[in-house]
Amino acid sequence: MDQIVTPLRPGAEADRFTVAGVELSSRLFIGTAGYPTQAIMRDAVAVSGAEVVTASIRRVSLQGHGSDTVRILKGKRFLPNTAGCETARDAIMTAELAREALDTNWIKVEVIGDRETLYPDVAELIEACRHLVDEGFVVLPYCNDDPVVCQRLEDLGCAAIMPMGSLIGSGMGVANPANIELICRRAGVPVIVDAGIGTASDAVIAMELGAAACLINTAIAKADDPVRMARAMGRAVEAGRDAYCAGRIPRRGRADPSSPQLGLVGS
Ligand SMILES: CC(=O)[C@@H](O)[C@H](O)COP(=O)(O)O
Repeated sequence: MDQIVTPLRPGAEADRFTVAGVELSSRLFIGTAGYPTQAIMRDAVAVSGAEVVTASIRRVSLQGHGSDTVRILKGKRFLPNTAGCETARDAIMTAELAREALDTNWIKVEVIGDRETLYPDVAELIEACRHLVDEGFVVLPYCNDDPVVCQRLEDLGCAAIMPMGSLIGSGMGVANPANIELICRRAGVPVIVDAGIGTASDAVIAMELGAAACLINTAIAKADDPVRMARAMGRAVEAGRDAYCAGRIPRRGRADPSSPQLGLVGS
């Protein structure tokens, strides 16, 4: 029997995802913190299909390339992050250390302004990003879901912007879909929804709103079965992207029969 092949719309196959000119094979960025074991983390990363993995520079030992996380994720694109930094100065120093130790000029910049909510300190974040862009880093800032802040970060040369879905580790999903949609519509650089994704449907929603990618850690690491959740997240990100590119039908406030109404038996 002939195989049935459903063709994609023309152009769909050309849906490339690039950050700073580098083409990436997956729209899922995955975090490496908080897994029950290193082996589970390694397997979760593998089945997720993610190419970019992020880890905090304070957690990863910077003793050369021998640290466990870096070693077991060999072959992945490493995105060090400045989690835990509270000032521009700390974030800049951490980024410089990471560049030297890990041989990458990519950096996810987090500057936290409030320990309870882990909300970014916008003033310090902008200062850190400006400095790091000037130093030649590829800068991906974790930021508020605020269109003005996102625009400022793009204008100063960030390679992507990473607005929060909701609070880090909260699993609350996309708290402010209208803002995320607006940010995605306006941005001239990739928008990577970062933090708060709780399950696969949250990732689908973020992607359907127009995000170029999602960064997910806690929902995978703390799931009952992290490896299975990692696979679900990889698929969710793809499904959401496909749905976004395919174009959803408009919402209507009335029924519209999907089958023809003519020639009904008995009519
Ligand atoms: C690992 C990392 O970069 C986190 O700081 C990030 O913000 C992920 O958030 P979740 O853990 O909520 O997915």
